[in-house]
Amino acid sequence: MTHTSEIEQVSVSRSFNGQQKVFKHRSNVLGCEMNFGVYVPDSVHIGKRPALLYLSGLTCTHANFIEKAGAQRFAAQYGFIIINPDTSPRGDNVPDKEDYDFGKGAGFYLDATEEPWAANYKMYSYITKELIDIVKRNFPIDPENFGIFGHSMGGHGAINIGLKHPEIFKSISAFAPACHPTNSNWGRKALSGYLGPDETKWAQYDSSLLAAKYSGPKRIILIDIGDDDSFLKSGELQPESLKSNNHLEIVYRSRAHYDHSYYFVASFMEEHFEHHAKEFQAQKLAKH
Ligand SMILES: N[C@@H](CCC(=O)N[C@@H](CSC=O)C(=O)NCC(=O)O)C(=O)O
Repeated sequence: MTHTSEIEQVSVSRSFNGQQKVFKHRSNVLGCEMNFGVYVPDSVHIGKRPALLYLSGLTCTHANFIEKAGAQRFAAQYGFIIINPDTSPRGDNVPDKEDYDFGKGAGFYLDATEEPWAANYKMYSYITKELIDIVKRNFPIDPENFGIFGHSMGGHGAINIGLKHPEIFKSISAFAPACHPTNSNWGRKALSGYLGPDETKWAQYDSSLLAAKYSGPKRIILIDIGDDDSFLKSGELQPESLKSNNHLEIVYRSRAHYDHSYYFVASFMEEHFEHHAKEFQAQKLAKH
């Protein structure tokens, strides 16, 4: 497969029936160099493939998902391309804070408006405009079968972006997502720091508030959370605030004895592939 010169391959490793690759590129939106992972199943030889975009949680780079989630086996089996970006802008010129839940590794998939963050912390635009266009140009992605999923802060990003962009993402799921950031410690710290004190500006990045108003094409959102998840217990996730309506069905599975880690994510990865495949199939049948 050939790529445009806008991305440069950093590594490639054979994994199941496909290749796990890492690319780097210059992001104009973020003003820095970024890495992202792409799993390419061998079945790309038959033509365009369904794809999933995965958003990681706090402290992650592109590497955590690739190394710990165990997604390659299922991506090969289902013939899905998987794209997984980093969680924030990177590099020496990007401002940071010595906190695990703010700054580098904690971009919250929003567009910051406060200084000094506004120049680089534009993960929402990076994902929805720049990265999507880049991967569509460089990989044989079927745009009618493109889904989004994520973990924790990345689950917040996946639900938020998926609900705002049903024209791009046809299916949504999340592992232990932060569902109500306007009302949690992580969320209030990030939203006030990146967007300023006016709470009316925060609502655009709150999945529970967006879900309550959602009137787009029908979506079923699969959510898995372990009942031994320390962040569930400390109120960072608040899945009960994310409610179904006529356009949205929330399928919430509480998993006994699982925590917040990638051991939990990997345990239910196959079921998320199954969910996205079913959503793609249901939408195809609805069209005919
Ligand atoms: N205090 C911890 C918190 C970091 C952490 O648990 N990060 C999770 C995501 S939490 C929500 O977004 C994670 O995915 N970590 C990476 C991993 O590989 O497990 C700390 O600073 O370690």
